[in-house]
Amino acid sequence: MSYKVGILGVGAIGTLMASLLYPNKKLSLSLYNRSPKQQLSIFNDKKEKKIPIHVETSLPEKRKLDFLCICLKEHQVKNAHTFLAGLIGVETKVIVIRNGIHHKEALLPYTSERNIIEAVIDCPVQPIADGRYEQLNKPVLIINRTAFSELFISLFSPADIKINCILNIKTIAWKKLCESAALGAILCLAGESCWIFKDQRLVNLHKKLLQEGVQVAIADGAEIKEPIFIEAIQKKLVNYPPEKGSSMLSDRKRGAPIELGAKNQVISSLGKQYAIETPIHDLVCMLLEKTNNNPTS
Ligand SMILES: NC(=O)C1=CN([C@@H]2O[C@H](COP(=O)(O)OP(=O)(O)OC[C@H]3O[C@@H](n4cnc5c(N)ncnc54)[C@H](OP(=O)(O)O)[C@@H]3O)[C@@H](O)[C@H]2O)C=CC1
Ligand SMILES: CC(C)(CO)C(=O)C(=O)O
Repeated sequence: MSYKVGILGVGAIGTLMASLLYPNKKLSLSLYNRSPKQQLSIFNDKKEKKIPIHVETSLPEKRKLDFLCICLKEHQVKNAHTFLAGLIGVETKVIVIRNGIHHKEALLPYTSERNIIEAVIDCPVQPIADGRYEQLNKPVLIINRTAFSELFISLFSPADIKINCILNIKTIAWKKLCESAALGAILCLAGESCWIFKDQRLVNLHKKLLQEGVQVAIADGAEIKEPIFIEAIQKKLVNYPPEKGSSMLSDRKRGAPIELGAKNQVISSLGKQYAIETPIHDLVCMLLEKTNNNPTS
């Protein structure tokens, strides 16, 4: 059986997914993106993997896909209507990979809940040039269990990616949100990569941001053991290579909208709903909202 698999959003994570699926000759892979790509490749372990597939930027007619992997940021989904309507058929299984929570909601106008897999990925990927990316780790993808999650997992080589299938992704999504919102905010505001965490004051600030996030996550029903989680994330932080960035920093550097709504803003606004103070996330939002809405750019 040959599956038709599409990737919508061929940026950092979309390119990573394409590099993992492209070697599987039992599937036919199509790539869809807002802007054209002249080239597509990803560096890992000092090797450059090229993905010689044309990236489609329009959809003249509907396609019947078996799987669609959506690798868009939350705020990008609303402008992707033509792709979503044209690529998601009644039988299409949809995998949504992004940071943040509530992955399914924006997709419900296009398909039923049982056809959606929510997914969180742990694998820093950063741009080197247009269409060329660098992958820093072996990816770990965590997906929620559905009737078709094993079939989805079988599309990948276990040597290239670890995929964990779990019953409820809520806690994992919250943990990843706390992590990416804390790291992303600091790097984005400083405009610098992880070398800045040589300064203990910034490690302390990172801890405070994590603590605020975790308090809100717990109030929202996530099951997180705060001290153990914070210690693990901070250990990861101080071991990052100095040149490691974050997707929020990458967006800031190229003048693209920063993924604030799905990250620091959701922590701030749910904090208010649960009467939990989040002063540092509030400050981050106040500043980065201006970056996102700069009338002179
Ligand atoms: N990068 C990382 O290290 C990690 C990222 N994540 C998360 O993964 C998600 C995706 O992030 P990332 O891959 O970094 O983001 P990118 O900005 O690198 O990629 C998004 C891609 O989507 C495309 N796109 C945007 N709008 C549309 C549209 N309307 N129709 C079609 N294509 C569109 C963009 O096209 P264009 O070329 O026009 O901009 C871009 O290629 C985010 O939630 C992020 O937080 C999670 C873990 C690590
Ligand atoms: C956790 C982090 C910061 C890893 O790169 C991330 O998910 C992102 O860049 O969005």
